[in-house]
Formats: sequence, C-alpha cells, structure tokens
Amino acid sequence: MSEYKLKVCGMKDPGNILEVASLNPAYMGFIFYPPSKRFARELDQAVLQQLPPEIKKTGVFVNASQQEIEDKIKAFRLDAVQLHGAETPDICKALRTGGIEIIKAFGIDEHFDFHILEGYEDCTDYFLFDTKTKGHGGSGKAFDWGLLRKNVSGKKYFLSGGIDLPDIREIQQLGDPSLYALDLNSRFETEPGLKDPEKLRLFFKHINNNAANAATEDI
Ligand SMILES: O=C(O)c1ccccc1NCC(=O)[C@H](O)[C@H](O)COP(=O)(O)O
Repeated sequence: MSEYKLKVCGMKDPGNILEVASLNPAYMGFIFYPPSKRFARELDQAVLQQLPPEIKKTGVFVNASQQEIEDKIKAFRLDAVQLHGAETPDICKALRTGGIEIIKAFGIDEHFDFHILEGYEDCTDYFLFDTKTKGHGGSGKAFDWGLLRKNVSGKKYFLSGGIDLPDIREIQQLGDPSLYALDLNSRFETEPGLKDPEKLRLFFKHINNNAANAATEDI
C-alpha cells in the first residue's frame, strides 16, 4: 500500500505555519474565503516563500472569480488551488491552463450524486470529498465514508471532514486505491487557524505505519 499524502489546511499564523512546515506535509492550505474563521486575511508572503518547495502551497476558494484566484496564485506563488464552491468545469479548465494543480472539493451527504464528478474528470488533478455543510468546509464533522462506495471514478482523491487521531485505524482499513491524501484541519486546532504541532506529529507518525495493528498507545 502506498503512503497517504497529508495536507494541513487553514493555516494563517506565521510562526505556526513554519512549525507545521517542519513536519513536512505534502500540502499546506490557506483559506481565501472571508467568512471562514480561518480566513488568511493578512497572510505573510515572505513566510510562504520560506516553505520548502516540496510543500505544495494550496489556496482554498469558494466561488471566487477567476481573476481573484489568479491574483492569489501570483501573489503567493501557489502550487495548487482547492475549489470549495459551485465552480464549473470551465473555470477549472481555465485555471489549469496556467499549469496550477486543481483540487475540486465536493460536499458529501446521502444525497450527493457521484455522476456529477464525470464533468470534472478531465479538468482537475484530484477530487476532495468533504462533509456537506452550509459553511462549505471546516466543520469538524465527518461524513459517512461508506458513501464512497458509490464513487465509480478512478481519480485520486483527498479525504476530508473532521478527520482526527482516533480515525487512524479506520482510515488504514479503508483500502481504497483512489484515496490519495488526507486533509487535516479543525480537529488539530487549539483555536481556529492555529494548529497543534504535537497532535499533528502523532497523526503523521502513525498514519503511514502500514501495520494496521501497530501499537498506537500514545494516540
Ligand atoms: O476550514 C474552513 O474554515 C473552510 C471554510 C470554507 C471552505 C473551506 C474550508 N476548509 C477547507 C478544508 O480543506 C478543510 O480542511 C476541510 O473542510 C475539512 O475541515 P475539518 O472538517 O475541519 O477537518
């Protein structure tokens, strides 16, 4: 089994960004959505440029205009964008032309029609499955992962929504070859936008320990 990539989302504090970067997540997410408690209002461009190039700087948007997204890509030298609203395949395609990685997020509940994904197959790099909420993300709530059995797309996806330390074993047992990355956010916070590096360190340490029955007493 290959290792899960890890994404830490909702970063905004300069010191905290650098602390979390020392754990080497594959992705770090910055939220450019003003209503979010994690809105990166005064994100420090200089701090982002200190991040190792292996960490993909990911801008998270909800129904932003193409111009706004492109401005942020340029200003913060983003590697990826994560689109959390009702963005169309056309906007995904237009943004991707610029060479940026496109992660299209979908809110999942029992009513989600997985056929919607068909329109996004050719214009995105990854899907992200999050819990359906009015707030678009960062709810701290998990959806029923059993619903993913209805996903017939072979595209790699990020699993998101309320992931926490006690979920490690269940995630290891999902055994889905399309599951590419895990998105961590509010369950690893001491306050909105501020991550607990020690709690993240524990998750990082145990999640890719492939022996599903490995000792996890320190969790
Ligand atoms: O985190 C937010 O506040 C947020 C608000 C609006 C759109 C997206 C948002 N977060 C995007 C993420 O990738 C989160 O990590 C994802 O929603 C899961 O968050 P959580 O349920 O807190 O683990």
